[in-house]
Amino acid sequence: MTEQQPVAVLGGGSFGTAIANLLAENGQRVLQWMRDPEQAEAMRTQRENPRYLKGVKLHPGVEPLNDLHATLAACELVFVAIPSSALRSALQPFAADLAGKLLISTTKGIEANGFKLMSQILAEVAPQSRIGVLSGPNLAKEVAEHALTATVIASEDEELCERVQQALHGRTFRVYASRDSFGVELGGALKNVYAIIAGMAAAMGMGENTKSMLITRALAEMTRFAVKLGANPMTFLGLAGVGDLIVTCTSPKSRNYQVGFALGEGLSLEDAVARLGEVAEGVNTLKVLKHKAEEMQVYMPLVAGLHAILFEGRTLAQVIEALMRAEPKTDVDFIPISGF
Ligand SMILES: NC(=O)C1=CN([C@@H]2O[C@H](COP(=O)(O)OP(=O)(O)OC[C@H]3O[C@@H](n4cnc5c(N)ncnc54)[C@H](OP(=O)(O)O)[C@@H]3O)[C@@H](O)[C@H]2O)C=CC1
Ligand SMILES: O=C(CO)COP(=O)(O)O
Repeated sequence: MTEQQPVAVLGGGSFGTAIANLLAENGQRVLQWMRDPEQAEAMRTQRENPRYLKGVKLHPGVEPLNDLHATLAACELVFVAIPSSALRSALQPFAADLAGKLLISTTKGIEANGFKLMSQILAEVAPQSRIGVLSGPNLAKEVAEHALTATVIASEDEELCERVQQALHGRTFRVYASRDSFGVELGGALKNVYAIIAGMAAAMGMGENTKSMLITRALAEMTRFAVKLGANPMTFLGLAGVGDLIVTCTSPKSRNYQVGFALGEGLSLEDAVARLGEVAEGVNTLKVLKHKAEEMQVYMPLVAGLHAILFEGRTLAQVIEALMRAEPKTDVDFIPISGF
């Protein structure tokens, strides 16, 4: 009998480790690549990820490595969990090794230069590869602790979706398929911005009505933007849209929410990010999104308001006043008002 090919996970952070464990629990041998040899050694000997996922045992089927060339040579199915700011520079030198692979991006961010999503960067770096996007309400710690969880694998490549479902679908993790990879990927990136706002609102002790208004208007805003870029609005009613928006805007386990909470407590952005010590993609996404919304002339008052507070010297009180006093609008964009 031939030995089963291992699966690769690129990234030594909390989500990479949670995905590596899930794959191993499903019987796969997993090569988890990380750039730091000391971290790989610590994980090999301690059998946990002490920096990013403390208290969660690393499955015996996960091999932490720091040789990316060897990792890619051994695997065809490759999950990518590297922050958006580093994904291109980390993988570009290994472009030749990525040819022919099935690359699954789990990274929820946008590259500033040209407003590129991670799957688009992967396609540029490795045009000979097959690409999918994994996104949904998937807090790493909860995935790792086996909270019942669902996610979406999105790609026009049906066989790739099936491969990912086979590899990841299990007792505590359901994997749904979608063909709208653009909408799924945009949903995962955009919701991080609103999680920062939700964290601020929580720190300021705002009411439940306010939290609900924020989440619902966030969904309206992100859907409006995505549709202008060509995504299917229905995708935003799914796990990678409203599902991920809810979890990230309501959970103190979300890093973006934590940054917002720290801001609401009065910390500067710099201090809030430093206190977190992990990636909060929403901060970069906010800058990129504000610029793109202006360029495309999409009305995004929450994005504009958060940007004004963080980067334009406006106070929270000024922004809240402006948002609440803005001219009345219709509720759901896609229902014509004359239809009532
Ligand atoms: N955590 C979560 O709940 C979820 C996260 N995601 C997404 O997954 C992505 C990764 O997040 P997550 O694992 O949580 O991040 P973490 O902050 O937990 O870890 C980041 C990891 O990326 C590594 N890294 C940073 N820069 C580079 C680089 N230049 N080359 C190689 N590796 C690098 C870090 O290594 P080092 O320690 O050496 O700096 C670290 O291992 C994000 O885009 C996030 O949105 C998606 C779903 C859930
Ligand atoms: O994307 C996530 C949950 O689905 C994780 O969100 P944070 O990056 O804010 O922790």
